[in-house]
Amino acid sequence: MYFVANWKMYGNLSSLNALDKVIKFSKSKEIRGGRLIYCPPNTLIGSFSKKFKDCQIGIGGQNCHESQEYGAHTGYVNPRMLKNIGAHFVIIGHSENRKKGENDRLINLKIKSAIEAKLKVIFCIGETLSEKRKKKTYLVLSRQIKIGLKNIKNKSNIFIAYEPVWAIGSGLIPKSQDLFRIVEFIKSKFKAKSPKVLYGGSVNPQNIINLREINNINGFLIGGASQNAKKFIDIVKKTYS
Ligand SMILES: O=C[C@H](O)COP(=O)(O)O
Repeated sequence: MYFVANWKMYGNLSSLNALDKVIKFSKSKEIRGGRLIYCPPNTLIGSFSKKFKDCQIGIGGQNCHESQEYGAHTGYVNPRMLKNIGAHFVIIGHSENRKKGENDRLINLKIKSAIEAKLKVIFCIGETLSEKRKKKTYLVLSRQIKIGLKNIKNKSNIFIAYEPVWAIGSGLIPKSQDLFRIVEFIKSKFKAKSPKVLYGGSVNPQNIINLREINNINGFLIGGASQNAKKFIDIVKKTYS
């Protein structure tokens, strides 16, 4: 199981101290089969990389530019720059960026570029509340997958993170039965080997008890709760207890 901590626009150098607990946990037997990945803001990727140098914790960026090259793109970093500073993963297509205008075609270019730079991609998809109410969830997910992964033959480095927009930061999670069906649906979209599918949206140490029962989920993309080392560790422990 994968446990991806998306710190969003939180954290500074003093946040590194709390990671000692997580490093210790990652080296203990309690980690069981858990694979931990931290996606801090770009300002902290280099420091995380140094901090995690002797352990198995992965590091990722939260977004990247679609170009492989250096260029006049104020405020952006390309996938090679992420790779160069120590990232192994990158989140692409997060709804917080889709809301700001990233569309499926741009997301497709970013994914291609990240794969070319040999990063693993955590590709986020999910419906809004209004799409859910109009019963368009499956339609939206199909479109996001179809365009987002267009002309990408080798999908072995792609994880899908299903994040219903209405569940992010709201304390709400989908009904177990719905979530199981949606994950099956996502996996069915892939002819050859299906990708790992993560769930994201208000995952916390309480609701993980229900989420862990959904046996087609391969891990979790965790926002708010991941900023607290104890909560993050608790989520992993409870997944296996
Ligand atoms: O990337 C993480 C998701 O947006 C979930 O965030 P959340 O756990 O704070 O709801």
